[in-house]
Amino acid sequence: MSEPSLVTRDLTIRFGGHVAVNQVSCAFHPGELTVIVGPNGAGKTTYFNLISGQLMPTSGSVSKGATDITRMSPSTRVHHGVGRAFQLTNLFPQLTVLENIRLAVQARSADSWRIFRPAASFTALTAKAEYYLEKTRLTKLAHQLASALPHGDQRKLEVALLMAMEPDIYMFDEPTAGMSLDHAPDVLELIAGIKADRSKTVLLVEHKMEVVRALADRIIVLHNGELLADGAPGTVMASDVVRDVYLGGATEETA
Ligand SMILES: Nc1ncnc2c1ncn2[C@@H]1O[C@H](COP(=O)(O)OP(=O)(O)OP(=O)(O)O)[C@@H](O)[C@H]1O
Repeated sequence: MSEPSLVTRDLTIRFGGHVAVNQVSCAFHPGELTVIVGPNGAGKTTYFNLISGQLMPTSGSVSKGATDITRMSPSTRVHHGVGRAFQLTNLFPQLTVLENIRLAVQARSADSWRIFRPAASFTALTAKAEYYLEKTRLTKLAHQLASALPHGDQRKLEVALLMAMEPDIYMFDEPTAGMSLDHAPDVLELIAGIKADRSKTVLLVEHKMEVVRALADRIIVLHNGELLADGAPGTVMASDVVRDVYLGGATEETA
């Protein structure tokens, strides 16, 4: 197997007396889509926040390739190739779809702080933004305000923004949440397309078992902040410990 692109070592965070993520050590590889599952309050979002930099750990580390990113801010991590899709928070509602994507392209480009740029460079940014519009099949909506898009298209735009930032590590938190059934396959197809690029590593927090089944190469199970299981989807979901602790008699679709 290839070298890991992302590693957490003994990653731990305490909130007062509560250990929300407890010594989680895990390595993620390019070309692999890992789904993080677990019951409510298991620590999935907190683990994500520690990887993307919204939270700093009490102890342990996060490395992107050979670089220790444990204490870096979220935006610095983006420059190191760790990108996370956020529901709505990354969108500029009063800008068009194209303008939103162009900003994401610009944020990733080295000279994002230059205000006065030559027209040629603006054209290049637009061309790149148009490429991601097409890739995410949003071209028809290019000149619509982000705020005017239906929820499903906004979620697609979030995926487009993430792709435009060209990360090596893609992080998605329930990417089809709140989405109607006719839009969900579009977003899942986009994520499957990212996963097909064998240089990318994809992490997904997900509750819906049909999404897990459709996309997972590997599942890790968190429970009470600890890594309970890690492996191929069939093996993990069939293991007694996971069935007892995670599924715990819940219906398959809502587990
Ligand atoms: N900022 C915080 N301060 C105090 N406790 C927190 C904080 N953030 C999370 N927690 C606690 O840490 C635990 C893990 O929460 P987390 O949101 O990571 O779980 P989760 O697995 O993502 O749950 P869900 O599936 O419901 O989103 C919970 O007990 C939660 O109450």
